[in-house]
Amino acid sequence: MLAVITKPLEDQVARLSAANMDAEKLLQVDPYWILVINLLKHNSLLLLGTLVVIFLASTASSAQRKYRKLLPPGPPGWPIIGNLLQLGPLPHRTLAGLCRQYGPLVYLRIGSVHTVTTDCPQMIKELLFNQDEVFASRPRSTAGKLMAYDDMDVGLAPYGAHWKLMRRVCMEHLLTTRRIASFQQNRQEEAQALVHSVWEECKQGGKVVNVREHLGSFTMNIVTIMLLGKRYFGSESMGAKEAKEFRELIHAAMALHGTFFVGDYLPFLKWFDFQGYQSLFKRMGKQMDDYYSSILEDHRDRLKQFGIGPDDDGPQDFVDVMLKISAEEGKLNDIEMKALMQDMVVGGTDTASFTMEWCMAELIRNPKTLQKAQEELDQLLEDGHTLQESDLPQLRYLKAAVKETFRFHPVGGFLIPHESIRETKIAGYIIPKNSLVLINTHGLGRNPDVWENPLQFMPERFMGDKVELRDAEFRVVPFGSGRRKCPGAPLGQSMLLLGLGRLIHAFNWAPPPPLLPTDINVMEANGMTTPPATPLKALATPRLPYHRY
Ligand code: HEM
Repeated sequence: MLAVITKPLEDQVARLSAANMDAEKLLQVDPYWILVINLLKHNSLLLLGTLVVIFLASTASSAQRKYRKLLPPGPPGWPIIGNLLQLGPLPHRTLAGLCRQYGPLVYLRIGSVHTVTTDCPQMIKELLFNQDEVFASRPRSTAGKLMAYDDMDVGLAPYGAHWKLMRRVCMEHLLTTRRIASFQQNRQEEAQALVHSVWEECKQGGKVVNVREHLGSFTMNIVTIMLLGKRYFGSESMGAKEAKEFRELIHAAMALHGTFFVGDYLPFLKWFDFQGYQSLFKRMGKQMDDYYSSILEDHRDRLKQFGIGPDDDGPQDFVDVMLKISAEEGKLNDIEMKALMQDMVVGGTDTASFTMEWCMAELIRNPKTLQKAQEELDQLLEDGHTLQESDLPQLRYLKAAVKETFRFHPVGGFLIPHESIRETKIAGYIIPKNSLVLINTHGLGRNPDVWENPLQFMPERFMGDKVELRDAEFRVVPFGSGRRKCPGAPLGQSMLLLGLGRLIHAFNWAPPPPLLPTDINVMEANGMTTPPATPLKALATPRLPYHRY
């Protein structure tokens, strides 16, 4: 009987083994079923133990039942595992559905972890503004432990002295307005390289190009020039193969950071690694560490040869700046420097390139919006000058299109998950200490109580007097808000508008024949950054005179 139930599931596990723990394939297998099969099939003692604990837990005390009534409403869960098996392959969609069913603030128990989620602007304001300090921490995770130096970075570090130090290094030394401005010329050159690389492919009169590839190189180069002092893709790169491998490693790491690793929610199962994730996390953590260690060594060698120049907030690369802080103030050790490098790469590349990819996908799906964006650019650049960062504030329609993209396809579907540092109350409900807080920006952007026609891409909805990418009413929160808000937001916005502006102005874009605009796939994949499920490919045709490329 058991074999009948588990046979289809065993086939999935066989696929997993055949995949030899390959990240892409691993992510196609529903992790919860792997857990269930392993519980059922491979360890009868564990099964027996689990059943006993489930029985004991189901006789929960009346005090516990009373406490449950003080928490926000939510779906009933199973003893021990709570709602773990109900999250589905795209948890942001499942949780948005629960908000429609139970109200703006929903409570779940994922394994042993108290979890609250919302897709409502008022609740988000309460979490990220009115009670920002209470929710300024991050949950610890096995992925963070094994792939992000035990959360020694800034993005995943729990709230406290270490996070404050790392955040200060970011804000006062790395991502300062002057330092970002000092790399403006490099961004300009990368935008030209982006246009040129697409043109090289389609100059003979139109060709289908892999938009994700081009955008990925654009953002990676901008970040690595600031961080390491050299572009990763192109003439100065370490080699096309190595560069591609590195970017794929980052993609896979971000996808894995967004999965629900069962051991984080049921700690007694951590030891068994049923899903095979831990060994994968370790292997990928080691591969990334090798890259960062060699970068650090290269910089140290160079500094030995040429010495540290004066830090005048000029175009010194970030690794040099960190080595200087480390030498002069003794504040940063090697692990912290490598963790910060990783944050800059992870924080600044996929987030921006996937947002651009989503925006391009929607513009191609909606040709009238693409035409409007092109007309705006044609008008601004009619004297023949090339788009500069100083032009960006005037691109009102393009900014509205980017804001609409943030609403409809936010790349941080749950921001980076937050955690409460103490018990508090919201809307009269108790939110326990150490609750996992999933701010559902994906659900927020499609919430029918907030938006008219939420499933239509309409930049016009944001064409007020002044088009601001941030939203004071917390209806669009692409960069989060409060203490943990994105420190790279100004840089991210420049990359988005410059890259998109250049691509839209330089080329006409259409779906690959014979597809129709509406055939462009706009389903997302799961992950900490949510990319389109299939990389965008589109027909590019040059629309400017030859010398502009
Ligand atoms: C379009 C581009 C970008 C988007 C959409 C984006 C989005 C986000 C989001 C949603 C968060 C989490 C906020 C929260 O949890 O409340 C975040 C945090 C962060 N971002 Fe960005 N980001 C972008 C660009 C960048 C860039 C260019 C960098 C640096 C080079 C960067 C570095 C970081 C860091 C270090 C954090 C962690 C902050 C902390 O936890 O204290 N981001 N970003």
